[in-house]
Amino acid sequence: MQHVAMVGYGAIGSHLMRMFAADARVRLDQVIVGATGLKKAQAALGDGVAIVTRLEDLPRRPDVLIECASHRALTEHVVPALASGIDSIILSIGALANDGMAELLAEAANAGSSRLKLVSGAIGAIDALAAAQLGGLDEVVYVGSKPPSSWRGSPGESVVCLDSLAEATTLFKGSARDAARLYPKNANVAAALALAGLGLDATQVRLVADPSLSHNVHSYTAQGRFGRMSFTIEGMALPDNPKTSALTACSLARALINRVEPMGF
Ligand SMILES: NC(=O)C1=CN([C@@H]2O[C@H](COP(=O)(O)OP(=O)(O)OC[C@H]3O[C@@H](n4cnc5c(N)ncnc54)[C@H](OP(=O)(O)O)[C@@H]3O)[C@@H](O)[C@H]2O)C=CC1
Ligand SMILES: O=C([O-])CC(=O)C(=O)O
Repeated sequence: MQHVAMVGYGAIGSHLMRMFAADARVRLDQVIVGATGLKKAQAALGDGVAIVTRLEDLPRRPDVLIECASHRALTEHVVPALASGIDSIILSIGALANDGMAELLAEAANAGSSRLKLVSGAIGAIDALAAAQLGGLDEVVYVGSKPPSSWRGSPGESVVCLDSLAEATTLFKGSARDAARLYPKNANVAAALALAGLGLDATQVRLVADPSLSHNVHSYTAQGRFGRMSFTIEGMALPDNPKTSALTACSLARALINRVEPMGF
């Protein structure tokens, strides 16, 4: 049994709460939310879960902190958690494209002798890509395609009219670094692939709005001295957030289970 503090109670957070409601391995018993989300979380979660807005207000020291909130949550909550010795697992990986963020996280982990884990989220085969990076990797090309509704609130809205899109249209083409900065809620996968493989500047990214899709499709190819690989996933979106694939929550759940199981993937 491990006690987990969770940052963010949105589409992924509420999904994880349901997943672990009756699981003896993981107790999600503390949640950090933004001030505006306090009432909603209190009404949904009841008395069994401590809900606070600051890390220092958590009533007990968690065994691990998980983040399913936003890029800014890393500076607000994950950096101080790591610095105080709490292992952390994050999903908002695109934040590492911001200047100095990776260094800040690493310094905090070193200062607290804690570990930061980046999980694969909505994508897969990151283990193969990270291994290929050691075996000679020359090119990584990622394409993230989602239905038009998944791009609402993003800069894609000024590229096309999402409501009347008739065919698949590229919203962004460029580096993983620029994708992660411009599309913080849609390009965490691009950043994860980049950090596992060729880096944020050399990883090529295309983001596409496609009215023919009902899933979020993530696809990439990689090649180099190690050989050649390709991976595609059609991920079902979470009902509360069309931008977010359900596998993302499962990836965080798997990372938590792996901390307590004697063996596993
Ligand atoms: N690595 C990957 O493959 C993927 C990563 N993600 C990322 O995971 C994160 C969560 O996704 P999802 O659940 O769908 O998003 P939602 O928008 O549904 O939920 C996020 C919740 O976190 C809250 N929140 C945001 N910032 C903070 C903060 N600083 N402190 C406390 N709470 C905060 C939000 O509150 P409020 O609305 O009040 O700000 C909201 O309730 C996002 O950053 C998303 O981009 C998502 C999919 C894939
Ligand atoms: O959940 C997804 O499909 C991917 C996503 O939003 C991201 O990469 O940020």
